[in-house]
Amino acid sequence: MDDVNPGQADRTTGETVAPDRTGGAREPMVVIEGVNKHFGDLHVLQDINLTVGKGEVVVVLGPSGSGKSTLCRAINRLETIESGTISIDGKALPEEGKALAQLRADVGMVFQSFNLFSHKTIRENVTLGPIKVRKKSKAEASTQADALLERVGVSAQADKYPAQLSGGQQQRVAIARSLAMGPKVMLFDEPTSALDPEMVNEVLDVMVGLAKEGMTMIVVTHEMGFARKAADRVVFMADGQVVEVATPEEFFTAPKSARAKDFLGKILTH
Ligand SMILES: Nc1ncnc2c1ncn2[C@@H]1O[C@H](COP(=O)(O)OP(=O)(O)OP(=O)(O)O)[C@@H](O)[C@H]1O
Repeated sequence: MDDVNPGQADRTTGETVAPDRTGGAREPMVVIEGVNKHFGDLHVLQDINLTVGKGEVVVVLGPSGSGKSTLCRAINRLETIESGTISIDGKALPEEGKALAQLRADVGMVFQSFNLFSHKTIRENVTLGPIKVRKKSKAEASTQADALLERVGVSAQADKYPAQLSGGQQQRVAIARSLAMGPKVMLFDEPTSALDPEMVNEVLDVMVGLAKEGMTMIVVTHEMGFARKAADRVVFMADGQVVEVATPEEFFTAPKSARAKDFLGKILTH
């Protein structure tokens, strides 16, 4: 039994979340308790417990098929769960309906595939949600979109269509689109995996900027440089379980579980 942290995110440190960068305590933002899910016979999420604090950046690492994406999608109710609870800023995730749409607006999600609306301009992609869900006026949403597009470095593309942009630019638009909803937490599910290598850093730089500004982030990625640089804590998953939770320094220099050692041995030697 090599699990350092079977199912309970805070047993290693005794803290439910990492302290903030001044050493202060954080309020919980995302609380995941006793979450289970199966796909047929596969127990893909096994009694997952994890608390992510406000402004905390948690990077989820683990071998392919360990349940990282499923966990991310469950936090946004894109996947149902069989048992357990997930709450965002003190509110339990509702099952469906208007309340779910509102709560989802608080949880931005950026996927591997950018999922932009192909027949809408870049600016329209960013204004749509704020107008429909946040009930902003068109003018207000447009001003905000232009500021966000500037922030992620694609303002010159505002009147173009997604297919006219590079993958890295499209992914930065996807981030701007999520930010336009004023999310309380951002989920990133392998946001750079579909990008050509030269575009990876332009997206990671935007994410590092967000982390520095205090956005609460849960990031599933294979980018170890990002994990080292930006994560407050690393959550290592294997076979549907949270196996280890540690600071990046602890995780990369002295992983405690055999499965994490094996994982790091495989990825860091290539
Ligand atoms: N909709 C589904 N139906 C059935 N099985 C699924 C479904 N989605 C995922 N799985 C299975 O659940 C397991 C966990 O998948 P998941 O995508 O969460 O893993 P992951 O850790 O994110 O992997 P990767 O790093 O390869 O993206 C895998 O074995 C996968 O094949």
